[in-house]
Amino acid sequence: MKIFTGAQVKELDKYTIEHEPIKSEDLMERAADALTRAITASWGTDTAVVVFAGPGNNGGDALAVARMLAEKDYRTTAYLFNIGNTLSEDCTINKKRLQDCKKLRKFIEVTNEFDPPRLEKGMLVIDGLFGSGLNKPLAGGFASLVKYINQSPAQVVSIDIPSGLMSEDNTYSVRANIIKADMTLTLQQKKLSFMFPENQNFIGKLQILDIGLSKDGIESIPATYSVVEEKDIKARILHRNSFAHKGDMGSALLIAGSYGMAGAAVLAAKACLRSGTGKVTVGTPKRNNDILQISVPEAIVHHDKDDKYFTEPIDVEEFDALGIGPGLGQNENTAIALITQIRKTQVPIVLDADALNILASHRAWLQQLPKGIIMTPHPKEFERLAGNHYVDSYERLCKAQSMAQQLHAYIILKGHHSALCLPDGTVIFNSTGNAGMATAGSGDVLTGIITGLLARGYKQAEACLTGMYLHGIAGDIAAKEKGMESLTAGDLIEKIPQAFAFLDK
Ligand SMILES: NC(=O)C1=CN([C@@H]2O[C@H](COP(=O)(O)OP(=O)(O)OC[C@H]3O[C@@H](n4cnc5c(N)ncnc54)[C@H](OP(=O)(O)O)[C@@H]3O)[C@@H](O)[C@H]2O)[C@H](O)CC1
Ligand SMILES: [K+]
Repeated sequence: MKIFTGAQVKELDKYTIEHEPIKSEDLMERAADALTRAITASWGTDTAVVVFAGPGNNGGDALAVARMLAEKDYRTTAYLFNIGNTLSEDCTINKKRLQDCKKLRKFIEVTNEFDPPRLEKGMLVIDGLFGSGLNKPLAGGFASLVKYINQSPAQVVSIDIPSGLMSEDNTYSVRANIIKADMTLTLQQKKLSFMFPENQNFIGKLQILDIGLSKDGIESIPATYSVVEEKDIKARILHRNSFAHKGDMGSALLIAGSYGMAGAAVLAAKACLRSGTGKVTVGTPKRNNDILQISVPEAIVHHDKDDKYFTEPIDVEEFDALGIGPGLGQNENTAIALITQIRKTQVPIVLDADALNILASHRAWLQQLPKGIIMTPHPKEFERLAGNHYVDSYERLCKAQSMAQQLHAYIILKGHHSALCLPDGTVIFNSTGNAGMATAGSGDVLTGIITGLLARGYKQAEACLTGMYLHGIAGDIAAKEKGMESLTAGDLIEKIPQAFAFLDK
């Protein structure tokens, strides 16, 4: 599913109006109808409703919803904020329609002084102040109104976007001046800012309402951001030839684990084996040999001459993919071995965990990375790698996007919605997974899966996307059985087969 920017939403609106064709006011009526249906599905007619409408089309939607709710016998009061006499055309049309509505309790147009109504428990506030047209942080009277609504005990439904929240960049938004909605009814598609963890408590429960914007328009307008869907992954799954033997299924090399961190190597190796690859070899220090041999008997162990660390680059001729980093440690000899290993590796590479931390302390090496390299940092690892601290997820994502372009790399910024930044500057968000997966070793499992998929024959973009998605589905299946609280990385590995089976359906 594409995520359009505020400007692109306008373009899509225009496209729909011209090509369907439909009058702009009728499109607003269609949106209001969908909004009203969603509201009436959750709140009964005994609910007193207070609608706050802004001067633009978000306000127009709100006024149309006020009329529809009043017609359905909800006790509805509406406030329209028309401070600068700048109502949009469709907002003006809906103001007139609302004024003609006999069943509305009260309509107040605020042009100067505003005497706020009492907002009590059990009441419902419809927030239609600003939507995708917000162009600067809220201040003055609007900021005070937002604070007033937020501190009230009433429930709040935001139309399209909680007022005060920008569709994309909230770096300069004042967080106290953003509506904290209980429910956001967003039109047609998610907004980019909805993907970031710090915005979740503004959005509340999210519902996406289909308002029938042009399918051709959606198809033809290119989007930088999108959310991956089940059908995209299903179409990418490689199927086994019935005559396959292990030699055809690829051979993966994982370099992982230092002394005391053998678990990272075990988890990555197990996940790699579960991802369909024919053969897995684990490069690990001598002391980890027995642990690996016993816990992952299916894997071949290539032990380093060093007892505790990875110090000797491995010949990669016989391998189809390399995953390196989980539990590696950041010893200086390991750092030298890492960059030598990267330089001599011709097959696709996944860098994770300590491999990324090592690069963060040798940032000049970033320029030596081969094109097409995959990196899977969590936010802190990414910040170390980029050598900067970011104010919010949007700023961090922008940096990851530009780094992916600059290095021709695939960067998976891990998080609630992991974001795959591709070398062409586009970003694809994952849509599976849950908070239970924020647990030690979860990242090692992802590295194992992606390395396995690469060895199995998936191209980089496909391996990253399928890997993120599978990892999330495995987590969702595990959480259903064991609950999020007790989920461990080992549980994820156990559920990879079911995740594949789900995608095979
Ligand atoms: N395709 C769809 O999804 C549809 C969406 N609809 C609804 O339309 C809004 C977007 O409407 P738009 O008119 O573009 O924008 P807004 O209503 O959000 O706001 C524009 C007005 O707000 C003023 N503004 C902007 N920022 C501020 C601020 N910080 N403080 C005060 N005022 C502000 C702006 O004034 P300017 O002079 O600054 O331009 C405008 O007056 C979308 O969210 C949906 O709800 C359609 O109804 C159906 C199709
Ligand atoms: K709003």
